[in-house]
Amino acid sequence: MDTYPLLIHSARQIVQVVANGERALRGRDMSTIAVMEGSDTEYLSLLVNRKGLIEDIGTDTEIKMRHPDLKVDRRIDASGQCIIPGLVDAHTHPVWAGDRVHEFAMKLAGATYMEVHKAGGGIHFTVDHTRRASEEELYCSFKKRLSTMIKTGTTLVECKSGYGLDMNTEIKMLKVIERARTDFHIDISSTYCGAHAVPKGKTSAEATEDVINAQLPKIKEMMNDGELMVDNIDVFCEQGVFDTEQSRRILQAGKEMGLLINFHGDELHPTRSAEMGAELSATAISHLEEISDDGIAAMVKSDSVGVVLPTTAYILRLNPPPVRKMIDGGMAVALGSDFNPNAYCMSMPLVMHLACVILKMSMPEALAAATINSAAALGKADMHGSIERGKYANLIVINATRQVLWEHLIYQMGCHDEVIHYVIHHGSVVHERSS
Ligand SMILES: N=CN[C@@H](CCC(=O)O)C(=O)O
Ligand SMILES: [Zn+2]
Repeated sequence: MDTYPLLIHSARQIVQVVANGERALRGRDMSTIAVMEGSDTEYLSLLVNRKGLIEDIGTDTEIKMRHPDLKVDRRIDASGQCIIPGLVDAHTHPVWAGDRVHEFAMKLAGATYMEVHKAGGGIHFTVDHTRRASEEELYCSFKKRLSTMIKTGTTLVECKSGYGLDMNTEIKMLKVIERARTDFHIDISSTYCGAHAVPKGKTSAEATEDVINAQLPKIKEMMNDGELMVDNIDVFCEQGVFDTEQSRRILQAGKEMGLLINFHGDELHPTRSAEMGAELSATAISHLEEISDDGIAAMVKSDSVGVVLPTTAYILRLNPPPVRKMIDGGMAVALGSDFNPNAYCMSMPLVMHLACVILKMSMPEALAAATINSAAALGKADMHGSIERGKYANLIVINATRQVLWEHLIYQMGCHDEVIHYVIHHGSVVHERSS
């Protein structure tokens, strides 16, 4: 007889998000998510197998019938509660030293992001501190941040380097990310972002050559030797940082190494990043506050996912990305927290809330964007982002006392530990609300 590590039973609702193996929800399909509803007489169960995968989903009766004499190590009674997929944060900068509280005050007083950056602050400030920090110091603060993310329901997170801008520090950051990938109860997609800013003392042309001819070959060597696993290539394609042609060359070089293209584009100025990324078949492009209509059409055609970051527009008081146009045009839109020393937010429930209010997304769109579509932005929608048989059992059990259940996670602005009862990673409980 088979035994199983976990059964969640008696749930009122299972929000699958997608139920038929869809790898993303595009355009208007984002507003139709798959939800299994229990009734007053019949509740729902989810069974996890020893590989940490979802073995079965159904009504309590169906699961009992399909698995007679069921033996499980742990049963969670989810009476009146709801199960949703673990959240996927598609864009973060979580490895750094030196916060930037002082710059928040400058920005509140009217300084723009680029004014702070050009005055040697912003990314440069963080680079100075990160270069000086030891790998151990970076790992310690990174672990704390990951724990916070887990508590707010994130089970897969994209993590960028990019506060080194030189070979040694970029590799130090990637090693820190690599350590957490093996030591920590969260799935990680690792991104090399050595072209996050032009390092002091170099021109953007020199920095481009350094990334293409020195840093990327070294990273490739380390990947071949099994010392690093890197998934994505990123660049900050922006006026005064890396121009569109330099960005194209960097992304192309990364793609030739097998990395997925996933970069910052069309954020502060329209640079035709979206058009360029679509030509390279980018898996995803982030920000897009200044995307053009042609850029939207090109990304729809190339199936590139648009990762929007409501915290950026919020904190920098930017025009938000034209998400309604993007969705109505047929794009798959995903969400990320953009956690970094500029936008200090690790909570995807809050990001979904901001996406609804600031970006005018509906709650189903926001949930799709923070699950299946953000998994698609990382090329991981085969195993993440929905509750379907055979996918990782990365789940959140939500406890809301009223009739409307999953929406509480988005409706509530902060204090999400009241709503999040359990966070489950590969079938193991990694966070349980203290009662
Ligand atoms: N725009 C570029 N990168 C980050 C900000 C990084 C920083 O300011 O430290 C972003 O995505 O918002
Ligand atoms: Zn970013």
